[in-house]
Amino acid sequence: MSDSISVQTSTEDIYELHFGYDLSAELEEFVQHYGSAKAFLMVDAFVLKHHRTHFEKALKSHFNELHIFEVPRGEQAKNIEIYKQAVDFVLSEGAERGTPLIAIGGGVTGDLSGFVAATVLRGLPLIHIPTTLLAMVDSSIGGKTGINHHTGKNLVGSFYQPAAVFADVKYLETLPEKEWVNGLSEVLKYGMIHSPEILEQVNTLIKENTFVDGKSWLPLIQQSAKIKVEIVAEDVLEAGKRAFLNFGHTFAHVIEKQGDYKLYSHGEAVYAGMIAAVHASNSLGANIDLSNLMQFKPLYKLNLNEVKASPEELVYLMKTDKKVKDEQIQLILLKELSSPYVYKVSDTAFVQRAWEHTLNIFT
Ligand SMILES: O=C(O)C(=O)C[C@@H](O)[C@H](O)[C@H](O)COP(=O)(O)O
Repeated sequence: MSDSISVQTSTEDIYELHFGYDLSAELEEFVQHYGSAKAFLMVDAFVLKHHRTHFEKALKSHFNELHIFEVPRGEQAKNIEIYKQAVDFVLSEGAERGTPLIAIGGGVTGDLSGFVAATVLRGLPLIHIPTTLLAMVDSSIGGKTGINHHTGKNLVGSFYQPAAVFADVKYLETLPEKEWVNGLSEVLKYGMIHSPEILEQVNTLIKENTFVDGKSWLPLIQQSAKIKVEIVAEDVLEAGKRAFLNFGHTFAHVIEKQGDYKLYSHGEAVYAGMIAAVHASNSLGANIDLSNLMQFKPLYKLNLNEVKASPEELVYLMKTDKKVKDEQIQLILLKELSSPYVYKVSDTAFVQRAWEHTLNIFT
């Protein structure tokens, strides 16, 4: 006979997402939770150049010391070497367990900083200040942190929830068009898997103002974030429905890797990946009109020539995906718009055809 002890753990930490234009006052108030000695800031290089005075205004009044680590631009920065540099920086500048780490930037900065916060001293308080559309609607929410490995995207990481998220659309004023389009894919994803009316709303916004006015995107940003929050709250560690957020991503991660994380942005790859996923869904009996996505193609300056692999090889590469189970690829597909499901692939022929179709569209 053996005794047992139950250990109840909870990863469902509660934190607030704040949305608005110029959240300096809210941020200043929130950081009063922490000691005033110091804070670490991991800041995207472009954001540091253009917005330093904006975020320092809110933080300098509370913290005696701000230690800033500049995160190089681009997905390539999400690697073990930059991670090591950031850890060295934070530890050598005297981080304590209560010292907050504030991530200011897009998805790359957030994922990398989140992983540093999760691992240094087994956890520093993490505050996200997403500065891109993608980070506001997706990567700053839900606690996925990590870096890329040469075998595949986001393969080293952890779930680590932030203490708060401040999505301040003032940062969008300097967002380059390519970055808007990068984030748009995740917004379109919510339209495909959850709320088809989003596709129409994006269309209207694009016609009215092509990526200039962050304020007018605020309702759509909040709506998108709300969908993510709803899904993540039910399945924090991706044991079930959270995987729906990976719609298009099993294809996308392969595209990004084939482009060495520099030729194709995450959003471009997700856009192509969603088209492949719709094709695959239709092969299995759905009847989804591809124009739901294709109507946005003129925004994507995407050429997949550099993927340089056959559909068969691309299917093989999908096997490094984190959703692979018993060596079988699991795809997120759609029965119809807003009706996603997980499909375990046994015969890969239809996945190859989805790749063929997608490569043809983008060459
Ligand atoms: O938060 C999630 O869960 C997602 O899958 C959201 C994705 O849009 C996001 O790109 C995520 O980082 C991908 O995660 P991964 O587990 O496929 O690496």
